[in-house]
Amino acid sequence: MAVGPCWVAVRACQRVLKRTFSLHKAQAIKDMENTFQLVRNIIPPLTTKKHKGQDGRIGIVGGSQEYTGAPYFAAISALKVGADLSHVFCTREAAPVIKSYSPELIVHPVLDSPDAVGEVEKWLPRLHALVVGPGLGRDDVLLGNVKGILEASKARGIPIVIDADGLWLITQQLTLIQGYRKAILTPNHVEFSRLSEAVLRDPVDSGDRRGAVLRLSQALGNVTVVQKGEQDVISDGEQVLECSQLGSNRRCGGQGDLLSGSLGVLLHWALHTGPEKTNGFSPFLVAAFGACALTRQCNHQAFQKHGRSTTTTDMIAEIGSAFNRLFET
Ligand SMILES: NC(=O)C1=CN([C@@H]2O[C@H](COP(=O)(O)OP(=O)(O)OC[C@H]3O[C@@H](n4cnc5c(N)ncnc54)[C@H](O)[C@@H]3O)[C@@H](O)[C@H]2O)[C@@H](O)CC1
Ligand SMILES: Nc1ncnc2c1ncn2[C@@H]1O[C@H](COP(=O)(O)OP(=O)(O)OP(=O)(O)O)[C@@H](O)[C@H]1O
Ligand SMILES: [Mg+2]
Repeated sequence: MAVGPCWVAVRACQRVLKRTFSLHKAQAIKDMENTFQLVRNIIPPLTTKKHKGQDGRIGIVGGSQEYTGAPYFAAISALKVGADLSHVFCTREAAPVIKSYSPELIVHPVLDSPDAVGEVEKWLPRLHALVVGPGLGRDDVLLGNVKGILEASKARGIPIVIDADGLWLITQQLTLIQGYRKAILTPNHVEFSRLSEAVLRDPVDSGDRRGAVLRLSQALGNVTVVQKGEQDVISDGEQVLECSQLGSNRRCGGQGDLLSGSLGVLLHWALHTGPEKTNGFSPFLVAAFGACALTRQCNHQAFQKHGRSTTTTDMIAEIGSAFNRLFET
């Protein structure tokens, strides 16, 4: 069959597009490999010279009448990634429930006490990083207390991961986080849209996820943003990274809590090791990439074993081997 000039031109275009696409894909894979090496560089060695606490004392702020699972998932994930101590600051009612899930967690029933800010502030000098929001709920009194805790933590320069209802709080009061570069925000699809619309006063351009995350980070004064989804998109307002580590199609609740708890530890490690270990690359991006890759790998491994019945508890059981597979070489 004769092939017309128009069809030849279409074919040529297709070849160029295919090559460009392959180049982009190859570049994305190369970026992922390089970033994996940076994550490996921040992992502290296990030696006989260390004392308890040195590899991370992480605080989770969350746990309320409705939600006890989320803060537990975040806190136990921090321990399983390699933190030495994991604290949960929750409401009085939630505390015995969370304690009963695990004897490994230190649980403070203070979040709804009259001096909640003072009670948490006492512990801040001993904490390396805070994760604010898993299972916090949206009660105004609790959110008011958490506002005070955020302010006290910022005054001390503590690195903060903000997730779930912590994102709800900052969406209502953007000045709480504006310009605080030691924060990482981990919104899911809906949390991202809410936050982005509040900050940029425009609907999100869903066709350009990288641009949307970059713009949000820039508008917040270079606070690092991790938009979770089919690919996780991460930006510090200067660079954009993507994590497309193979996970699965199982989307049970709690996977984001595993991510935010893991991120608390990795963030402490990344900041502690110093810029020479991350080749001058943002420690916030390295930590965020590490937590995303780890969560997705846990999801992949758990799904191989449990299929549709996979739950976050199954994923948490995979943290040790997923971590070894990705980062211990
Ligand atoms: N076992 C537990 O205690 C759990 C408690 N959780 C807590 O539940 C509270 C509310 O969190 P939510 O995440 O439900 O937040 P929201 O209450 O803002 O709800 C977000 C909604 O968006 C939906 N959604 C998520 N991703 C989407 C996507 N890609 N496209 C369209 N819709 C999407 C979800 O199904 C959810 O209904 C938080 O405190 C959170 O930490 C969750 O972490 C899940 C586990
Ligand atoms: N469509 C998807 N394909 C693959 N992985 C995904 C997909 N959506 C989310 N993930 C992964 O699942 C993890 C949690 O993201 P998710 O959007 O479920 O968070 P979340 O809604 O905050 O979870 P949680 O139920 O803990 O609140 C992230 O590591 C993300 O990469
Ligand atoms: Mg969540």
